[in-house]
Amino acid sequence: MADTKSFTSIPEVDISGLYSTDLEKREAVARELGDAARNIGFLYISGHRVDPTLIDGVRSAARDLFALPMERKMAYYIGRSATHKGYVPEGEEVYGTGRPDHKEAFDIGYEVPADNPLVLAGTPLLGPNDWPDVPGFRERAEAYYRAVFGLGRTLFQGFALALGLPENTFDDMAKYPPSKLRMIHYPYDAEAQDAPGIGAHTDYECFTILLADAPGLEVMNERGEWIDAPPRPGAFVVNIGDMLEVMTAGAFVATAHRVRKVGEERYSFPLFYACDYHTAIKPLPAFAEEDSGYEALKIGDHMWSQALQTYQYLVRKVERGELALPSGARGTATFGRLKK
Ligand SMILES: O=C(O)CCC(=O)C(=O)O
Ligand SMILES: [Fe+2]
Repeated sequence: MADTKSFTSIPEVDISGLYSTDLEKREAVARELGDAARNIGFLYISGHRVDPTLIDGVRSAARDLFALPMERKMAYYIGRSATHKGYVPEGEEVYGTGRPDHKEAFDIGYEVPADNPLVLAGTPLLGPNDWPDVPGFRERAEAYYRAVFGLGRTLFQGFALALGLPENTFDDMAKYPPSKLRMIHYPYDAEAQDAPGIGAHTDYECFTILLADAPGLEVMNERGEWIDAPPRPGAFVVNIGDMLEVMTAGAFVATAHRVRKVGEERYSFPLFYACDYHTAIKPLPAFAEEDSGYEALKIGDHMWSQALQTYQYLVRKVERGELALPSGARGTATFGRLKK
């Protein structure tokens, strides 16, 4: 077989067959999903059922929000949030490269009510969102979130089939997950000196469903070359995250990607599909071996520890001893292609 890991383009999978009552049709899609997840870790999906009006809605909600004056955005500063949600100004996030990303963002969590036992127990990342006072923002953001999260559930059933597992394997694993929808705004800046939009990284969760409105996303192949993943009309970009790589003991791969220095203003909307906070990140029984090289770590602890090491307000809290890394925390960039 050809060395598909040195891919030079990203495949597109029409997932409409996943909605079929005919198992053979679902399996046919699953085979394509599996090929892409094993060999590339990235794919486009078309044939999904997310209503275009919801996509327009999330885009207009983001434009309304980012157009606000800085002091109004900073009223929702993530550093003031009890559960790590809200406005993320440029310079707040710094990955391993030490260079801040050239972007601002608004982080929306899975809406978990304040009286939920997980919230009452003080589980990091989980709780209600502090919705900005922008007309219709919450409605548009939540409608998009719900639709794309639902798509994630369907997609996960396809991945389960692709892995030779029962289709419902993952159905109950994401009831109140620390899954974020991020609205990201990369402002155009003619003065920007070689500043990447987002530095190279893998995503932490099971997989990511991304909507973007302009080119800039690049994906690293096995030879270390950067392959363009521009948006395609009607399609989402999907990529495998750290958690699913571990659950499959590396059968599916969390592939590194980045956003290059922007030549035009750009918006993007990744939804990170995670399992519930206390889900152990370890190979599923079907993939477990004596020596898989993966230590058990909870998905939430992994996500929280990564945030503690990359968001500057959290880095300072750790330095001051106000917060501590969860036990077993890994450094940044220790999964996927970057771990090599
Ligand atoms: O903006 C993009 O296209 C990708 C964003 C991304 O990789 C991330 O937020 O993890
Ligand atoms: Fe990413």
